[in-house]
Amino acid sequence: MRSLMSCPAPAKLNLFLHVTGRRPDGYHLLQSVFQLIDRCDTLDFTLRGDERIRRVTDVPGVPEDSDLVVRAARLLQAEVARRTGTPPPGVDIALHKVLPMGGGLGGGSSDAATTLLALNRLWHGGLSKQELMDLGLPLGADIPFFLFGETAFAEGVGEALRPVDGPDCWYVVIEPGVQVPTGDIFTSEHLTRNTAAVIISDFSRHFADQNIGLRQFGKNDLQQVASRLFPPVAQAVEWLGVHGDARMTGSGACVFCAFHGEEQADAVLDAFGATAPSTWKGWKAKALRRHPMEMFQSESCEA
Ligand SMILES: C[C@](O)(CO)[C@H](O)COP(=O)(O)OP(=O)(O)OC[C@H]1O[C@@H](n2ccc(N)nc2=O)[C@H](O)[C@@H]1O
Ligand SMILES: Nc1ncnc2c1ncn2[C@@H]1O[C@H](COP(=O)(O)OP(=O)(O)OP(=O)(O)O)[C@@H](O)[C@H]1O
Repeated sequence: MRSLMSCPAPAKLNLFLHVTGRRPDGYHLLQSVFQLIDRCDTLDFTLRGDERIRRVTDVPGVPEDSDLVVRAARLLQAEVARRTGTPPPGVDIALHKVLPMGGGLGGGSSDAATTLLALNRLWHGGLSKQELMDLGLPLGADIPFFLFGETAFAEGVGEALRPVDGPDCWYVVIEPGVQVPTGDIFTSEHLTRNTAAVIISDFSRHFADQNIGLRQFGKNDLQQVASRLFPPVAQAVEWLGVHGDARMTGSGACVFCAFHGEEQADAVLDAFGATAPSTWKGWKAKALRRHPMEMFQSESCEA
């Protein structure tokens, strides 16, 4: 009855992020391109003999019952029970965090998406990708993207997704030692909410233009507000901006810059080790075209 499955939960970068409006319920209408990268949390799932869902690792600052992983598992368990008439077995979930919280890398949402994918399989739940996306959206705006599983042009609150090609490159990412609460950025009086809408081919044409290299498309409308509230974000953009076109991801705090090769990223990290503040972390990651769980059924989860 017991079964161990080990699964990755990758981070995302928002290559640009435009706020184009606001819904009556206060949520913001966005346009963004989500890019998966190969830096991941890891989750281990072990079926239990009873029906309890437990997180068996300590995650500082996140009580077990409010963890998106536990909430996603309980939602799916109830849905599978509703469909089959029998609740599936409980599960112990060991969550190994690598991705910083409040970093704009979507770590919590990615953990929840990986949980939905893994348990849908372990429980033979039979939910389609779209059904999992609908189940996950109320838990976190980025969950549908991680289930979608490939570079995406996103609209709505991030749930209207279309595949798009992103640049094939390496990224250097800086964690500037602060956590940014997403809600604080969206509620700021200084946030502009009227960026003109772009179309998907504007983005595609930008990266097809050989003269542009890795210069970024558009802007991140949340960056100015986050920089104002959390000065280390602005300092990290300035530090990394010496090496390329640096920008914040999501609602912050992390800042990234694209490079053609791994060697260039390594050279920037050497400079980082020598001159960046000791409270910051810096690392490299490769752009992923597809989610590592896409091959999930056969390869990237060891059942
Ligand atoms: C900005 C992004 O990082 C882009 O990837 C995400 O959309 C944020 O996703 P997230 O951290 O999962 O955010 P959620 O937990 O869904 O929302 C946190 C809070 O941010 C605000 N929020 C979030 C997303 C959105 N499109 N409009 C909003 O106004 C809401 O006040 C919400 O209560
Ligand atoms: N499994 C989890 N991992 C991380 N954070 C979680 C988790 N479950 C709940 N949370 C809560 O969600 C908050 C946001 O965490 P997350 O790592 O998703 O931030 P983020 O990278 O800024 O996300 P986004 O890019 O979507 O804004 C955390 O501060 C924490 O309170």
